[in-house]
Amino acid sequence: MDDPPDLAKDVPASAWAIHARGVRKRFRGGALALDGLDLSIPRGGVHGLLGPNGSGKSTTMRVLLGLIRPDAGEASLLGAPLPDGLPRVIDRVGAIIEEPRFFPSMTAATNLTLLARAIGAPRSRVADALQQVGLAQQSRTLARGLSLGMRQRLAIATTLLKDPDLFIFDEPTNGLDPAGIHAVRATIQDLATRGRTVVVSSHNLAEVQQVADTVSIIASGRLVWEGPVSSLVTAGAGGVRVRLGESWGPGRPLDVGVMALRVEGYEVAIEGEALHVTRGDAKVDGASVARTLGRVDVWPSELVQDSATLEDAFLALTDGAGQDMPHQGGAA
Ligand SMILES: Nc1ncnc2c1ncn2[C@@H]1O[C@H](COP(=O)(O)OP(=O)(O)OP(=O)(O)O)[C@@H](O)[C@H]1O
Repeated sequence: MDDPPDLAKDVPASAWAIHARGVRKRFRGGALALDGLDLSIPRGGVHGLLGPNGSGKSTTMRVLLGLIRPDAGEASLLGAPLPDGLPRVIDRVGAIIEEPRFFPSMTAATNLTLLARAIGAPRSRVADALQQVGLAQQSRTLARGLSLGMRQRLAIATTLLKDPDLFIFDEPTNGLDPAGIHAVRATIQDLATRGRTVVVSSHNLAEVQQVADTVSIIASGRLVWEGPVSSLVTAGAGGVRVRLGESWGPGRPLDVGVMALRVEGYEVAIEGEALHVTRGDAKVDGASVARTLGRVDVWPSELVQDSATLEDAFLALTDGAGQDMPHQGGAA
């Protein structure tokens, strides 16, 4: 796996939506939730904060929003250093950290109107916010009559009342059915299309792969990889799988094709009726593989370029740490 590109190199903190260096947080009771976390989240687009359960995603978001004070390290939000600069920028940040509560016997629109009044946002934004999250039709539905997915979209609508530049959503699709996930994803993508920055935490890799432009992977409170999703999913994806079909069989020894490829410097693994052809970390060109095999009269029935999923990369980077917990011990 490639090292993470050093996105932060020579870039002033103000250029980032979120920037953090060496953030540490040990909770009373001993959990070291953040162990020198670095983050460089660019402005604009969707950024996935990804990590196994207990890796420190929620703690990171709480630190960034000033809800928890870190023990050490530096962080900035929209260029404002935390915690002192937070009041300057907090109105430009919309966040959902916990499941929001609504008045169950009031409509979606009334809930938003009350909130708009409480936070000093213009009432005129209520209809627009409902429209943006696809709840215009449900504006007169009582909150208790909304599905979980609709309530989550109403939660996103609350963050739109002030038209912020940066959104921070902790596990926004948690517990939603596929339709709800789709709707929330569409809302997030729409915000990014409008030039906003959306930071979404998740341990759902497929979800992040579909929605995020860039990703930070954290494990045990540390950054293990940061960069564009596209470079993460293509890292280590350079091989070619060759199906040999009918050209393979009695009288055609397996090693003819394998030998020809190895002589050309490829590594070859035999997987049933297929060969998996790699060349170190380099990307293997399928046409060259086909030519090499053709020279010894072996004709593949199918050639498929490997595509690593974010899940492959994630497991490799976190050592499959889905069950691991951060280091324990010591005092808060
Ligand atoms: N208030 C707290 N007091 C003590 N320990 C805490 C507290 N909040 C979090 N922790 C611990 O800190 C570590 C990181 O937790 P955190 O909630 O940030 O992880 P996470 O990546 O968001 O996990 P998940 O995906 O399960 O939500 C865990 O070991 C957790 O038990």
